[in-house]
Amino acid sequence: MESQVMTNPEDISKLYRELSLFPSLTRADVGPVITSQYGGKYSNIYTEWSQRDLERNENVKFCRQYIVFHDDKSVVYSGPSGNCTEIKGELLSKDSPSGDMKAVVRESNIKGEDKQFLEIWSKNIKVKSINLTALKKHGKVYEDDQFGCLVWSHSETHLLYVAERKRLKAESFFQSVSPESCSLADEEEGVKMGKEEETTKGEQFVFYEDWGETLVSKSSPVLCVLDIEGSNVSVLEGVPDNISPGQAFWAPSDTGVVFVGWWHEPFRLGLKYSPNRRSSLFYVDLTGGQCEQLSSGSSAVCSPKLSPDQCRIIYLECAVYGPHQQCSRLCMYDWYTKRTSVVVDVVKRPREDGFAGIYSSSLSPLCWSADSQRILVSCPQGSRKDLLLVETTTGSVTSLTSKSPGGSWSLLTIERNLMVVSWSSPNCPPSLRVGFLPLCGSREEVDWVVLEDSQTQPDIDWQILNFTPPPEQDNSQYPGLDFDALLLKPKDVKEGVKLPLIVTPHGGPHSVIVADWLLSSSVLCRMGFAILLVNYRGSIGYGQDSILSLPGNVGTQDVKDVQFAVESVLRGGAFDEQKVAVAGGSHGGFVACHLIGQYPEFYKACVARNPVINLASMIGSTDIPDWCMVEAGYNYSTDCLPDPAVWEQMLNKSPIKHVKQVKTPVLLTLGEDDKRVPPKQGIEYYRALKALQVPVRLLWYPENNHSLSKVDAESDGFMNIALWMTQHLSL
Ligand SMILES: CSCC[C@H](NC=O)C(=O)N[C@@H](CO)C(=O)O
Repeated sequence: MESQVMTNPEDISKLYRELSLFPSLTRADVGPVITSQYGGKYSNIYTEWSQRDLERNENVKFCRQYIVFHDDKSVVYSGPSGNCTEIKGELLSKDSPSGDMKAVVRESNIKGEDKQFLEIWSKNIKVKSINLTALKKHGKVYEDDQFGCLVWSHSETHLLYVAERKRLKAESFFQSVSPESCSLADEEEGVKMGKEEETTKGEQFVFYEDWGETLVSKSSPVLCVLDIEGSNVSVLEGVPDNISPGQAFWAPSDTGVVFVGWWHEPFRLGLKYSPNRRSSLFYVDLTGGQCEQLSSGSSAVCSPKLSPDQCRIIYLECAVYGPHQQCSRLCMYDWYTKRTSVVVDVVKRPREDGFAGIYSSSLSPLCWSADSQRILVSCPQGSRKDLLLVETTTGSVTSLTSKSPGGSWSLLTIERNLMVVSWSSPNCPPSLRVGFLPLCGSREEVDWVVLEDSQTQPDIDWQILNFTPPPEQDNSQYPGLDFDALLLKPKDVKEGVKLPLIVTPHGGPHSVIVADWLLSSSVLCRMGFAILLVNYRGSIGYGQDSILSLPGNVGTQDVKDVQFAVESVLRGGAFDEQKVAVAGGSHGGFVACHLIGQYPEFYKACVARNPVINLASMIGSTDIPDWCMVEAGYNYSTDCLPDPAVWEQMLNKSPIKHVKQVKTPVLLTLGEDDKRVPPKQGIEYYRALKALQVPVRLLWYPENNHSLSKVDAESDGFMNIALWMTQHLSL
């Protein structure tokens, strides 16, 4: 049969290079309203973008500003103001509320040593540059999304951030004190600060727990405050010893600090993609150091945001343990009455109007309407990502985007009702749009204005397909659930050509593939493949019942849903059933390896990135052991001991159980530093396949973790995947 797939490595890398140029939006800030000399009102919009630089082998961050003239209800005129500028060395940055100043936490390498500085900029002057490393009040500043923050006090006199607790310098018992042992730089700093550094003996090899995948050097966060005038940093006291603070902000009138505190006893569990860790909102008073718990303490909370009138805090809440990502509750704490209300509760099944619940672990940095009555949330609703408007007094939810073109809408910020969003779809890279929030109670549609357009890929066709599992595969505990898949295919297919198909189950398993710009899928599609991305039952965005239907049924329900979707699509006749491949990462790799074990004749090639191969062997080494038990159908507690019956079930539900049936050639891509699914999982599969003489190739990426997202690993991984597919599908 004729094929129209690109197979030449030169052509494939050229295409990858071309499509990897499209940047993604990572942040936007709206500046203050300025009135021009002609009376027109405008605001500057600052945006940050990220782009792969294949030559330099790194993701580069750059900014671009736009000017938006408006009349508080609609955009009158807009356009870019100036060109892009690359941002280097900035770990965190934030404009002051008035817009008069800017704070930056910068990392700079001085004479071979990394130093961190806190800078204050005003007009065109860097007015302060405080060497935080030399101050030695704390360890490294946290720049991550989990704990990190940089927040101006309402008075603009203080800055709040999170850093690692100071550790005494550990020395050997046999360290002899010699002047050479002290670096010149240390000495200079010590002299400047007028003190010698305190040391401790016997602590050099003490193990410090960390917060797992992507948070490896983060163990004991502390809240830090800079008094700008006095250039004085203090570490806040009063946070309980068994709590790790993060996501902090200033309380109304700057009387103290509100933060999320995670319990870290008896030990820390991985936090990345795991908003189900016991945590609470806290308030620590600046004067007395008294700490008050503001939420129940029996749930998991995240992303608190103070209303513009400083009266209420909105935040997300879900259950502790259980599925890692679930349908969240949107809660509100009233600062003055001290009462908490549930604004939007967990949604079990999608409602008639299409609302399927809130699935998010981070609200955008600003998410309140100007009147402090409404909240904007962008989150998956099935295979779309929509912008939802929530009335806090009634809990009513309306979608601002469900009638707009399908795709993915992500809120970057909202300030004085001016929304800044990123929109993309599988055939359109991210574009930047702005629009005013309709007035309270109005049914008006948002008039979106494009500030930065992007290049639609006319050769890519995509659609969302819906599937109802056959009766024998219905879940008796959660009956009547259906699921979706996203199908991408080349627009122009020559007469008589049947397309090869790559099936992709997502990871999680409680995550989802929404219709946004996906680099590798778009390159594969432009090469001539069709790609089927399946949101099997258990995915988020379809109601809490769908999520709860999967634990205990992994390896069967997810696997059968994917197979059902593939077979249904093949029945349409447009695809070549002799040229079907499967590719997935993490839990998606688990599903992929199950598929080639349970349907040994069906798939002609398989790719698995950091796959879960054996739940029983993984529980002792992953940063999220609770995941293994929960997905195998058991409750987790930190004091549970190994139980042979549980281990047997974990083994029975794992892909390794079916390995003897496998015939499909497998490409494994593993990250040496993966804490989530340690690479030994992939090695376990590799050895089994080798012993069975099944073709297997293993790519090992040093300095990479679970996502394999460093630019060289990602691009090398992509090329190897593409060539593995063309080779084993005989294209
Ligand atoms: C013990 S690893 C569990 C699988 C992992 N879940 C959460 O981290 C996973 O599938 N991760 C997805 C992202 O959700 C991935 O694609 O890496």
